[in-house]
Amino acid sequence: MAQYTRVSGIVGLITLQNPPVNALSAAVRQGIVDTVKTALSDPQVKSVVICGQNGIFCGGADIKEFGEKMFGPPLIPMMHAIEAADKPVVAAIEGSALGGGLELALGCHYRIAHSKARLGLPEVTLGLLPAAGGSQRLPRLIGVPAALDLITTGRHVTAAEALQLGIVDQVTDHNTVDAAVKFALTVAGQSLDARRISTRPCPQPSDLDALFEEAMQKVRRSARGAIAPVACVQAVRAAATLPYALGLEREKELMATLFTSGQARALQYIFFAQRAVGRWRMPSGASWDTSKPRPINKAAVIGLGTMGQGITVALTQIGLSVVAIETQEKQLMKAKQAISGMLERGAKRRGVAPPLDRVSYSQNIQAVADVDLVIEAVFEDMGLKMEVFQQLSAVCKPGTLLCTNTSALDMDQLASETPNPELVVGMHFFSPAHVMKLLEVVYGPRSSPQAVATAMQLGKKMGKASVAVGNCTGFVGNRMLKLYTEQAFFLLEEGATPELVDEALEEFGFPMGVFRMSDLAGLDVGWRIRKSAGLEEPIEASGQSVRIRNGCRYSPIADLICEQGRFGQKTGSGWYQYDAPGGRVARSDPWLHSFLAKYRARHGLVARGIDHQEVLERCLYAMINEGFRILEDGIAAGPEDIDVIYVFGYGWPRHRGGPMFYASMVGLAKVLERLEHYHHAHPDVPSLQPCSLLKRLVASGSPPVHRWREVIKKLHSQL
Ligand SMILES: CCCCCC/C=C/CC(=O)SCCNC(=O)CCNC(=O)[C@H](O)C(C)(C)COP(=O)(O)OP(=O)(O)OC[C@H]1O[C@@H](n2cnc3c(N)ncnc32)[C@H](O)[C@@H]1OP(=O)(O)O
Repeated sequence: MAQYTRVSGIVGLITLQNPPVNALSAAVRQGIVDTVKTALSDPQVKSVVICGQNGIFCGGADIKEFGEKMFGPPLIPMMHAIEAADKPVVAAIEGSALGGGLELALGCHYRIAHSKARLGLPEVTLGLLPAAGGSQRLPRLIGVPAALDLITTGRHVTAAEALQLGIVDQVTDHNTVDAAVKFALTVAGQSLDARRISTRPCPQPSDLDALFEEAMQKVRRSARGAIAPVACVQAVRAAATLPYALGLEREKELMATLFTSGQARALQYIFFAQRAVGRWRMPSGASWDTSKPRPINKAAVIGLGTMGQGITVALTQIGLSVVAIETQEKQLMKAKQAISGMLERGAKRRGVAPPLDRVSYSQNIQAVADVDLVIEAVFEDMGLKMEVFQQLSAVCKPGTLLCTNTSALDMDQLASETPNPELVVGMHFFSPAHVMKLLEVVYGPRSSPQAVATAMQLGKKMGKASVAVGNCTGFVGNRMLKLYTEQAFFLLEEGATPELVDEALEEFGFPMGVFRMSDLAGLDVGWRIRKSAGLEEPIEASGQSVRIRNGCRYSPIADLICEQGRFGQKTGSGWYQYDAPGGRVARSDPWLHSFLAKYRARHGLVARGIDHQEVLERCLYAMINEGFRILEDGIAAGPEDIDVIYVFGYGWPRHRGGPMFYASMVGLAKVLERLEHYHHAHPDVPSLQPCSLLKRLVASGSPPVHRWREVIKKLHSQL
């Protein structure tokens, strides 16, 4: 829908009306076509302004329409009609002008933006390219290098940057529509020849081939296997080398392959999943819309290791006063320096003053007495954490929320240490905590909806994809990761090498395979957790085969590697070797290969050929199977929660939509069949036994992922 009015006597004002973001639905496109016609045929009107209602210009094409048959006027002829108009058309940009929204503005003759507006062509993040002429107009307007950057990354620019790049003609701090109307009055009657971007030649960079080759390599490196960034480079190349009409044809051709691709479906699914997880619901029925968060002005972080430091920075950067507590003086000094450095670098990037004075440091836990929320980030040891929680209960003012940053321990046990367990939730950050985009908010049976709402709101303010999950060992992310890693160890026993496993996973799209990632994170962390769970015992002590624990197959390979002092990059060797401790470049290690050969010989294992497909099926399907168990147990409310956790916290390739979406794309029947096959071959590996929810989904015809919740609900109601 679009509303038409006449203002200042001679300016036709068109207002896009489609809350919440004025997306270009069929009705809006029809509204634009009709109102532009009205304005151009009205002899009183000398110029036109297009704006959006409710402070937002336009969030682009209506993504919800993508899966359906397209109705209404197409975008390209609509843009051409605007550009060809013989009266100046001015875009008044408030809020956002994104995707088709910016393309609409590029079809106009002038663009005026509010200083707080953001502009961009984020189509690539949805598996698409700017196919309403945007890939052809933007390079003509701002040059090839800048257009390549914006189109291949999808990044949003501020109004100030847009002005500097030449995307907008004027920036205002005042009412944008008033400024645009005033501007429209001044340009009425002027020649528009130079203002029609499609008629301009594209500026020619000096070494076109080298520029595009470099751009192509960059996109192939940064999003391995993703097809949209490659198509974006090809479309901009068309703008630089072909006349506009032919470039537009190329844009259309490239878009046609992207539009129906599985990658576009996956990326659009993740767009909506990211928003859906904000609408959390606990098994009790409490939910986001009925639970009001508590205001948090002052917070404390206990324990200033790497995690505690990152959390302190993240909280400070959203404007909170933070009390940072570390009992060890030497560590406190080290942390203070690290936190100040991170705040200074962050502030420099944003062009603001570093908020150093918002952090106060103390060695004394009494300093938390007046805070609204505490995040405990001490060493991952239940005894220590219990002690801290007891102390916090004695010191904090009534009503203070107590959060633990444990990555796997039982947060409900910690809640039991306090007189008010309803005030306890888990806030599982990912390292580095001020950078990583995921937060698991873990609720126990006694956590209050208000505590969950507060942690979720805090996560959102910190710019994190925050997902509310139930309490269990490893929560969602690490519970699934354990089975992925376990399969990788089994594959080594059966004949694979770390290189083969990593290659398969990296080809799939993970930025790092499981072994390279483990070397980076440090092998000692998992070793310590396994030891505390009693799984890593010497053979003599257990009196049974070292490869069987609790009646199930167990691989001690990682423990044996740790016993050699090989903790990964930090010690200069792990699954790979490095030039020196702290080295980053992983090299194949003959010692490791010989160790594997000796290990297999000792245990009577015969190495067999393993291909990439088996690596993927074993590692990914075991993890997906656990995802179904998590849904069955009610630990995650829906597949979107799991997928957002994996995409934002575990490097799952975004263009594959997360593990549960991936399973639906592969076909649930196929996943079930392969799990049955592998479980038959490895009956002592329970994680390969297909879980009942997967079987039930297959039995009910493998419904699409957005319908799984209905099946889960039915399953729960029958339990
Ligand atoms: C074969 C040829 C076909 C040609 C097709 C032409 C193609 C054109 C390409 C495009 O334009 S693709 C779309 C490009 N636009 C975007 O990617 C922008 C996406 N939106 C955002 O980034 C943000 O929503 C925002 C606009 C910056 C606003 O952010 P804010 O935090 O304020 O709100 P949200 O919670 O994100 O969104 C609110 C609500 O609106 C829904 N929504 C947002 N954008 C769209 C959209 N473009 N289409 C449909 N719906 C949209 C969003 O899903 C939220 O609703 P929900 O119910 O909570 O999910």
